[in-house]
Amino acid sequence: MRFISTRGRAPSLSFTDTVLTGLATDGGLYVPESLPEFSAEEIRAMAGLDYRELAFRIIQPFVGDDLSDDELRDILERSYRHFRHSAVAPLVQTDTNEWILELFHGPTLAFKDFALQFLGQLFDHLLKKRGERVVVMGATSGDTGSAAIEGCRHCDNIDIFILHPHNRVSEVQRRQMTGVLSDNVFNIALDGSFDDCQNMVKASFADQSFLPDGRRLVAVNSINWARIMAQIVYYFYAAVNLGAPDKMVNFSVPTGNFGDIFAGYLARQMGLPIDQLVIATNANDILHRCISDNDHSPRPLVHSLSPSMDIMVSSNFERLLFDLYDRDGAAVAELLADRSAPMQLDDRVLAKAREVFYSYRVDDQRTVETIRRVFEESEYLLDPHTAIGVEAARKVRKSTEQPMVCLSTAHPAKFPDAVARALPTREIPLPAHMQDLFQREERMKVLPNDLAGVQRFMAEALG
Ligand SMILES: Cc1ncc(COP(=O)(O)O)c(C=O)c1O
Ligand SMILES: N[C@@H](CCOP(=O)(O)O)C(=O)O
Repeated sequence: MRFISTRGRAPSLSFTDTVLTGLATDGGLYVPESLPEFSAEEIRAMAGLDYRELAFRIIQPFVGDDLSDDELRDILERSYRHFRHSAVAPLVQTDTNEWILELFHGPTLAFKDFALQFLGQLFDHLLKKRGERVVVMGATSGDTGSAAIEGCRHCDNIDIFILHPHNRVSEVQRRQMTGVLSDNVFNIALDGSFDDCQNMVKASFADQSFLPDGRRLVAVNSINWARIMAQIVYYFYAAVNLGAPDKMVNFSVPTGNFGDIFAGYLARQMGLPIDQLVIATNANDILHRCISDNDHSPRPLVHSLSPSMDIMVSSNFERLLFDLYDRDGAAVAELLADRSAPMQLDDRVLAKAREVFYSYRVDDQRTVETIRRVFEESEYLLDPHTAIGVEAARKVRKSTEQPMVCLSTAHPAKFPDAVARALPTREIPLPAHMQDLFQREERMKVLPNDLAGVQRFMAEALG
């Protein structure tokens, strides 16, 4: 399979080259030239499959001949062996046809592990094969960073640099990153927002001349196609276990960079019968405003109780626009020429988006109320991001006849302060493998919001 840029002017790439790159040379994001589609019969046959086998069936068509079946199976086996639940992504019922898809049983307690455990194994395999050493550079609002570090720390051919907004991630999230003291891991706490971190990463991919010895950058953020691809799997997994393809299924997704919900959109394009995809936002509601009022105008960032979603520039919205604008790269390039400017979608495009996307905004107060209410109703403890998805689902779902799956993107133990506001007396223990988290020595470099300074630090570290 070949992969093409959403801006239409970069050369197409193989699967391997797409994985080992970041942005396309024209500034766009890579997407597959065409999507594999599964028939109702094929989807029906997925019910009851082990998670790894299902992942193999979904991912193999994208990989094509770049990996043998045995190689891909081995990578998938290694990717999911450190998940603490035998189902990998278990479903828990919390109300009439309301289900929580628990995506936090991986090593760093967030949904990012699904793709980043896989990506780490994939990098290791491909780089060893090529005999190449690369520099991974990523931006995080809290969860991608630790999952990427956990996925890559054992890769001999990788040095990894993660930028996070200084003092804007939870203490658990920060320690999960800065407590890793491996020689190939570098944490940068940037005096800025996640959007600043992400801009720096994108600017560094565009001009990599600051790297020594002809080294090159590889992406771990969801600009990397493999991230999205691995996340498609759990939509199929949940849906077939709830009756698809013979039943329609709906998903509510706490949304920031639009990667997770975009994977759901692709699952639908690949044949999964999904009626509603709910974009659940916190007060940083640019995507909700876009879907509800055609108002995609950036506003100052608000620091919320769901910090991982404190994002104004959602990278993967570009991939959706490419599809909605009939894969017209020039139209996308024109629309996104200035991401800080307000954007309006054509009426036709907005109508197409609204066929499947619904949206809702949940502020901090409502987030806290939802954590409390759901706990009182069902003794189920939500993290603040998941609470936003649950509340949004309850507000916009069309009926309780069809299952509504709320993606639980993080374990509540990552956000004890937010949970304590809802349930002050409730203790949330960290899992056994993280019991010593608060005793671990930390290492990070605090840097001003200045691209040249960050690149200088990286070049010196790579020495
Ligand atoms: C816990 C959590 N929930 C939701 C999101 C939003 O996911 P996405 O950025 O893929 O929209 C993130 C970060 O991205 C996250 O870390
Ligand atoms: N919420 C994310 C932000 C980065 O998103 P990504 O999916 O593009 O890596 C985080 O936790 O870092």
